[in-house]
Amino acid sequence: MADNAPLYLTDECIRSNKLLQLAKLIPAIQNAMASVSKNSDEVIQPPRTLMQIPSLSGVLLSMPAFSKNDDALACKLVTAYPGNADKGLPSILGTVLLFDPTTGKVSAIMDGTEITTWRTAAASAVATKYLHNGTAVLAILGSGTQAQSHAETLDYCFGFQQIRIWNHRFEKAQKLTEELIEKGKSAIAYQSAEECVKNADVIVTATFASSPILRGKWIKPGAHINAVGAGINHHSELDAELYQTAHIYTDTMASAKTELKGLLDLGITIQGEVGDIINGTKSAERERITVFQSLGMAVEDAVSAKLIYDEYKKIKKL
Ligand SMILES: NC(=O)C1=CN([C@@H]2O[C@H](COP(=O)(O)OP(=O)(O)OC[C@H]3O[C@@H](n4cnc5c(N)ncnc54)[C@H](OP(=O)(O)O)[C@@H]3O)[C@@H](O)[C@H]2O)C=CC1
Ligand SMILES: O=C([O-])C1=[NH+]CCC1
Repeated sequence: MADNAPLYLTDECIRSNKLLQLAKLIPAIQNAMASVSKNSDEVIQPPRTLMQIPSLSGVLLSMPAFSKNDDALACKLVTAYPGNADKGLPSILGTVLLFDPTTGKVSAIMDGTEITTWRTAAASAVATKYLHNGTAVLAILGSGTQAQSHAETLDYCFGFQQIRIWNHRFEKAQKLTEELIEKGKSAIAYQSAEECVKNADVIVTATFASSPILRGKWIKPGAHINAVGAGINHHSELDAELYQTAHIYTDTMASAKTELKGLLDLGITIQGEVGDIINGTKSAERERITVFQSLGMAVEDAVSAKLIYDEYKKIKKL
């Protein structure tokens, strides 16, 4: 490899060298979420392009961002193909280009699946920190990549007494539950989504469901929900009653205007961005049901890629 060639970092390299650690990732994501909600030039993040490919049931997103504080300029190209599991591939596949912000030269090309997996869970952890009203029971609907990263990240942050897992195919819920138990967590698999979320303090929905899997009437007052999945759209997993009763926050209102148009058209109010709460410009009512409607932000990918790059250079003494 020529000295000035970009680094190429695969998901396996990121995993095996532990280049993305929650202890550094979560504060970086919190800062990025806060910066997005300041009226400043700290973050430049145009609304992403989201290209549906209906004939192949796939989506391609293009996500550029710059974070001045992190000196991170990057662009992620990411696809979502729900049918990939049958082909032995992750549903979410991505590539991140990290640039030298002063010259625009590419400094690294990275697989984007690890980044997407962990930065999404980190954003939910930050939202949970600012919106939750109890951390005894975590209920997760879904048992795929995001379900697993959310179980580990939220438990790392809050130390739940119990982690409950439901999936539309029970055997997959059992499999994730066994993996969590092997890692020393107190996990239980549920056959019924309603039973799984009963009296839960924090709930995660992380599926490709295109119709509601979580109903408002099942949830206790004050519960906090991280709604992560994007089936037909980003608000398919929760029923209208839940959206109507909850206080809803998102990561970026700029994207919400288009990506959550279906909710806004129903007259549902989005209170603001999680960054507004971090910055103290809005205050959360934790005794209400709260929803973090996660869309995913390019700046989260940019700061994650910069963390990975810096860590790699440190351990390889580059
Ligand atoms: N907000 C954000 O920033 C991000 C959001 N996402 C979204 O999160 C969701 C999960 O992604 P990921 O974990 O990587 O995907 P996986 O394919 O790893 O997991 C998908 C999960 O959804 C379940 N599922 C699939 N179809 C349905 C259905 N019709 N009804 C109920 N459950 C279903 C699967 O169950 P089974 O395997 O048994 O079929 C599995 O548990 C996706 O919608 C994805 O687009 C992903 C990354 C970032
Ligand atoms: O932000 C992201 O990377 C994604 N959101 C939905 C699928 C991938």
